[in-house]
Amino acid sequence: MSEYAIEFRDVCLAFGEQKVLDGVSFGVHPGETKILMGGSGTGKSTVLKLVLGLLKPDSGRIFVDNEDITDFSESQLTVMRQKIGMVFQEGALFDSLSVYENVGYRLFEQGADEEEIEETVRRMLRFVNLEQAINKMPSELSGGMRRRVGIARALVGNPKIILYDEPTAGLDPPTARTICELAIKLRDLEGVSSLFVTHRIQDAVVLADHHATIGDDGEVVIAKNPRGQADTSTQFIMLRHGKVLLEGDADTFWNSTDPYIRTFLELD
Ligand SMILES: Nc1ncnc2c1ncn2[C@@H]1O[C@H](COP(=O)(O)OP(=O)(O)OP(=O)(O)O)[C@@H](O)[C@H]1O
Repeated sequence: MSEYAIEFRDVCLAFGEQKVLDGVSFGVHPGETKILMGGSGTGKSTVLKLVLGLLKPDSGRIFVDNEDITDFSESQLTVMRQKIGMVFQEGALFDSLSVYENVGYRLFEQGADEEEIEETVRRMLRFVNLEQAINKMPSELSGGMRRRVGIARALVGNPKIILYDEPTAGLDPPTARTICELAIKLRDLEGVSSLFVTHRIQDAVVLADHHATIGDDGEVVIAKNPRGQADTSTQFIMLRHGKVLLEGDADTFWNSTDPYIRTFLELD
């Protein structure tokens, strides 16, 4: 049993001689967004692949939504993956399919009826503010719009867990911010648990410093937290040399005196 939505217990994984993860333990509480940082090649994507069961650890245990998935068979993993939405760097859309077909992909595969698919696709596209793009092809969309379509697709099936693999990479700051705001909405309004891999410290600031609520007129309000009150449902983890260098809330992260973390924060 695990009290976490995602938990790693003493996970080790090597590729040949290279130890990528060397006794990594951490947990993501239900409703929490854990920002996973670390230099290039420190194993961030590897962590996401382990959560999805695309890789197996050499030792240690991995729990997803209260289940020990470490020794799951392929068919058990297929069922488990339905609880997880995955948002990739480039949106990873199928170029030959329309936005409607991309977002509804899982439902078409499951043989859902057309009316249900359209209703769901429209609802997901409304969430990312792109209902008007439903009949467009990916080539007609900007980079930011493609990412948002990728998020809409990840939301089909109402996953309890969303994994973000550098969803803001290569985007201009305002567009990157809209992606972070979607992650905030999912965290605060839908109670989604997430691992959010990013290199961009700006993403971490936006996620930790803001929260989403529903305003008096039913509209979504994303507001800055009162000064000095970082959002406790945003936590950080920094990987280095196969180990967890730091795990904690935003204050622990910003106030760390570890020289590597300071360079990473580019504060000194
Ligand atoms: N299938 C594999 N076979 C061999 N080595 C691998 C494999 N997958 C990853 N690696 C190695 O493991 C290390 C960690 O890779 P990973 O992609 O998890 O890093 P990352 O932190 O996501 O990096 P980046 O920030 O550059 O995306 C790298 O040195 C990579 O070359």
